[in-house]
Amino acid sequence: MLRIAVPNKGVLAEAAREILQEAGYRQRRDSRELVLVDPENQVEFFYLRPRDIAVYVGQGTLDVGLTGRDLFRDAQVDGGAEEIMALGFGRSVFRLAAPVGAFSSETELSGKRIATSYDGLLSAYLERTGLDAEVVHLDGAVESSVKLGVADAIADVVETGSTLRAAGMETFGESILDSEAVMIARVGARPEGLDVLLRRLKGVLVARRWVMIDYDVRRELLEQATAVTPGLESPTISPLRDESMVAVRSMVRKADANRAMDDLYALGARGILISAIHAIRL
Ligand SMILES: Nc1ncnc2c1ncn2[C@@H]1O[C@H](COP(=O)(O)OP(=O)(O)OP(=O)(O)O)[C@@H](O)[C@H]1O
Ligand SMILES: O=P(O)(O)OC[C@H]1O[C@H](OP(=O)(O)OP(=O)(O)O)[C@H](O)[C@@H]1O
Ligand SMILES: [Mg+2]
Repeated sequence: MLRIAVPNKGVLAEAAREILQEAGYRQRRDSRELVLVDPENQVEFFYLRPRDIAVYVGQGTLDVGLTGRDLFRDAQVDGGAEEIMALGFGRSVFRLAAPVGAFSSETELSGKRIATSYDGLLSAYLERTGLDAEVVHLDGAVESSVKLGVADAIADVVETGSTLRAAGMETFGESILDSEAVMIARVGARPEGLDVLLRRLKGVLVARRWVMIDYDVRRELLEQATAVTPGLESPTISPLRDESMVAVRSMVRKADANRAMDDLYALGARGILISAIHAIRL
């Protein structure tokens, strides 16, 4: 049975639950449940703190885990676990920040104190850049640390930037790490059931990003029309009773769907229909 670590709380927990449910797995009903067995799919879910998931997978206690790339790298279990799939949600950027106007470049940080909950990430960055600054570990709410005098700058996760703005702070210097939710696994390990899990997750990701488009178009415009909707592999062309026309069915990126509809309409296509894809295996 494949043993999968998933976030028990925090911003990743609900999105993790959704993607696994869409992929056809059972998920717990009660947030106090710590383990859930899904016998039909031969998997077992362990609900753990997202920060700890890299440790369990890195030590080989659990086969795979869903966590944030930043939390995974911060745990520094690089030899034990590796990222095997990016999941496209829980996006954030790990950045330096300080009160507005205090710093304009990371080079000014020498000899300064930087507060963070991600010591591993920050230390690796300081080492990489050769900056000689002191790391101050805090558990959270690091935005308050400068005002309260325990640090000169912070390094934290930024999503919308509203927490920083509210604290009168701004980012400076280059971004340290672009993060999103990822699947991690023990280095080189391919336990039974992992391929199916990854194929299902990939199916959900594609189904979220793509929609199906159907339309009718005059035969002589088919080349131009299918250039607008080339699909993932090759569009389906079906004959219509009116032999001068054909029906086309193809996948398009959700983000491009309305532009494709406009272009097809301008070309003379009609009956242009978009429908959602619920699941897909490529
Ligand atoms: N707006 C956000 N705030 C915090 N984390 C975010 C945000 N958007 C995405 N994330 C990601 O979520 C993960 C952090 O999750 P979470 O906040 O549950 O952990 P934590 O901060 O260590 O725990 P806690 O907040 O309970 O102390 C990271 O991978 C982070 O990049
Ligand atoms: O850019 P924003 O959209 O404002 O989001 C970023 C904020 O969210 C996180 O805090 P979290 O809620 O996890 O609390 P914590 O700092 O106590 O972990 C993070 O530490 C920032 O404070
Ligand atoms: Mg947090």
